[in-house]
Amino acid sequence: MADYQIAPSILSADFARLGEEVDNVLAAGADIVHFDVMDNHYVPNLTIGPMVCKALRNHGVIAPIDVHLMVSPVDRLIGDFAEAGATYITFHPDASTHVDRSLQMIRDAGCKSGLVFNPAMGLDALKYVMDKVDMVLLMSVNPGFGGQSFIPATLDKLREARALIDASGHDIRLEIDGGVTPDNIAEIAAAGADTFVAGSAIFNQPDYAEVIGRMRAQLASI
Ligand SMILES: O=C(CO)[C@@H](O)[C@H](O)COP(=O)(O)O
Ligand SMILES: [Fe+2]
Repeated sequence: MADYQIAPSILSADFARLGEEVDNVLAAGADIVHFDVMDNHYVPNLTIGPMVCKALRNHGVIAPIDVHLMVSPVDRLIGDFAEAGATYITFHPDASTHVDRSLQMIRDAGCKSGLVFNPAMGLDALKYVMDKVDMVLLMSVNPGFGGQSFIPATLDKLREARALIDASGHDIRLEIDGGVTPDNIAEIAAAGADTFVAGSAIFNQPDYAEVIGRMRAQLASI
């Protein structure tokens, strides 16, 4: 079986109890903490920044933190998130003036780098930087909010991204973000994803271990 990883999006967690929520979801079997950063400019919502990432590290979180930047400009925040303990820093290529430079800045800061593609955006920006990315993240909803429905056309894009990654020979994770549930996760994995962000599907349930267990059972059935 592929090395599948489940990345709960803390956007849907109870922010008043964030440390406890992250502890609970990791204890329930999650692999990575997905950390959505929104700036009310690139996307029409406003969330959390480096101080909250640092607070989670200080709280004792040792799992990888996957920082999904939905901000423009990008570069100003890279050093702050690296210092705050980010593991991955991913950004939208259309939010950065110099994509190659932003990717290099992330690696130079000691983090893993990634590019994020909105639903209507093609994968062209990947072609010349395959050696500089550790993660490709496909949005399967329009960015800005949790709780939206998975856009089915993303399945074809996953297959396209999987083919590009495999042909590149580089070690690149393929992450999917938006509308992932136990009911569609197997189809999404079959299309090529290996890392699954899920916010509302996990945090809106009373028993995180139960829903993560159902996701893993679906993944094991492929
Ligand atoms: O980046 C985003 C939204 O912009 C996501 O990470 C969402 O937080 C996913 O939420 P669900 O669709 O799983 O509820
Ligand atoms: Fe996200």
